[in-house]
Order: sequence, then C-alpha cells, then structure tokens
Amino acid sequence: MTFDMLEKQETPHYNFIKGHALTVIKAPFSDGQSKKGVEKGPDYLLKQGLVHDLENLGWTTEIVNPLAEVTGSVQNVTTYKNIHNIDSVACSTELIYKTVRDTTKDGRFALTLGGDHSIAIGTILGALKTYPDLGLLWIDAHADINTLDTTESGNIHGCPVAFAMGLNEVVPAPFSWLNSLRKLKKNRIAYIGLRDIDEGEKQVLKENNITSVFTMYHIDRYGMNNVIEMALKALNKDGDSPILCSYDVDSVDPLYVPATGTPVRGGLTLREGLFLAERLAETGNLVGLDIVECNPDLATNDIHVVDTISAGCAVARCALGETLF
Ligand SMILES: NC(=[NH2+])NCCC[C@H](N)C(=O)O
Ligand SMILES: [Mn+2]
Ligand SMILES: [Mn+2]
Repeated sequence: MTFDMLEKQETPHYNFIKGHALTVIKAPFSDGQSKKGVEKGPDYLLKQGLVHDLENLGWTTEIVNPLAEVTGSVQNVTTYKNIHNIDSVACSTELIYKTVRDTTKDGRFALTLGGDHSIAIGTILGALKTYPDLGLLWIDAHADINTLDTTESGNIHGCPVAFAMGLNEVVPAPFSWLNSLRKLKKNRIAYIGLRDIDEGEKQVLKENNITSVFTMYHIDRYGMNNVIEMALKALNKDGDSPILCSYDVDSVDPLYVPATGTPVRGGLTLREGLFLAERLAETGNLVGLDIVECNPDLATNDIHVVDTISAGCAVARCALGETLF
C-alpha cells in the first residue's frame, strides 16, 4: 500500500444542515428503566467540554433542556400490564419529540444527550416529522424493539423502536400524542452491534420482516467496515436520504464503557465504535445523533466514569466532523 492509495479524508459536510448549526438537546431522563443516575448523562458529557470541542469543529451551538419544567413532577398513575412509568415517559418523550422536530425543521443538527434510550421515541418521531424519508441507524447491544406486550422487564427503554414503528396494539392514553404522527417504516431501520436480543424481540423482528440486523457475529464475519457499508446501503440506496443515528453507548464493550445500565460483554471495540461515527459523518447525510445510557452512578471507580463519558463525547465529536488527520 502506498500513500496515494489512501483516500483523502475530507472535512465532513452536512448536506441537510444550514450554517453548521446544532442544538444540544439535554434529555436528563431515567424513568425508562430502573437504575437512577442515567439522568446525569447530559451534564457529565457537557462538563467534559463537549460544546467547546464542537465549536472548535466549526459548529454554532445552543443548549436546550425540554424537560426542565417537568422533571420529577409527573405522577405515574396509568397502568398497563407490567409497564413502568407510563405517564412520565409519555410526557418527556412528547417534549423531546417537539424539540427535535423544531430543531430539524430549522435545518439544525439535533444532538440529543440522554438519559435512557426511551427518549428515542421522541427523537425518531421528531426527526421523521421533518424528514419523511429518514433512515434510522440503531447502534446498540440491544434491539429495543419490545412491544408493551412482549417486554419482560416492563422498562420502556427496551421498547422505543416498537413505539416509533407503531407496533403496539394498545397505546396507553398518555401516549395518544403519537397516534396522529407518521411512523417509521419497517425497512427504514438498520441495526449494528446487537448481541442481546430477547426471544420476544426476535419474534417481532421476524414478523415485521426487519432484516438489516447486523449483530456482533456479522461484524466478526465481515468486518466493521463492510457491515457499516451494508447498513448504509440498506437505509440509503441512492445515498441521499437523511440519517438519524441513535447511539446506545452499551454497543461498545464494557471494557471501554463500563458505566451503563445494561452492559453486555463481547461488544464493539472503542475504535470500531468511533470509526462508525466517522463514517457516518463522511456520508454528509446525518441530521441527528442520540448519545444514551451513560450512567456515571454505576461506575465502580473514577476511571470508569471518565472512560464512559469520554467515549460518549468522542462518538459525538467523530459524528460531527472530527477527523484524525
Ligand atoms: N436501551 C437499553 N439499554 N435497553 C436494554 C433493554 C434490555 C431488555 N431487552 C429489555 O427490554 O428490558
Ligand atoms: Mn442497549
Ligand atoms: Mn438501547
């Protein structure tokens, strides 16, 4: 290999974004699962200097917190089977939906910092409202496609994809805000990094003919680079539709990202996780990114906190145009 065989890494350009502007949407929310601390994610990521780093990459930034008024004030009274916190998840995801919708409608990049992964109900439907042909890239150890009838844990952070696709047979009243909205089509999602899929989820994936599911097996079999290309192709035959990436940090191996609520060993290396983000930036089609499930309270020591938070920040920087060279 000679030097002229290396492709030049261009500074990424964002085709759908006006004026290199982004909104950091804080989503300090933890009711989609049972472990406290994940609501601290946004402040930890910001304390690490994320905004400063993004401004150095040329972004004009603003920070909003759509949950500021409601955090802790919503009473959970609605019941459906084993599902936890229906009212507070419904209320917060509606607020996040509106913020992501308005941010993307303005031509700004939506960088949403969770919180647990239930917040993606809002980010997906918000981005989809602005971009009807949106493709969703779901980076995770988990498929998060349980319906309210298949979930064993009752935690809505395991259900956001089913909500966004309209797969729930019964939609509890607090979620009625999403009834009139366009849902994500079954062929507009690609998964990368999965290694812990519930039996019920396997059924849901099969029944709905969702086939762009790249597990750790596929990454080992074909290599990360090929898997990313296959996933992008699946979402984007002509390479010109907008992409939302919902990035659960538990996709990366707990060796690198230990402070997360549902760690699963045998995951992406940190470099694979960052390479994916770099490649997404290179497509020019990214319109939004969620970074979710950083939970500093689950670290057993300070190094675990730093490892986890700096991995989350690095994913965001790579997706937003940081190149090595
Ligand atoms: N966003 C996540 N970390 N999700 C983990 C989900 C785990 C399990 N499949 C459940 O539904 O409870
Ligand atoms: Mn996960
Ligand atoms: Mn997840």
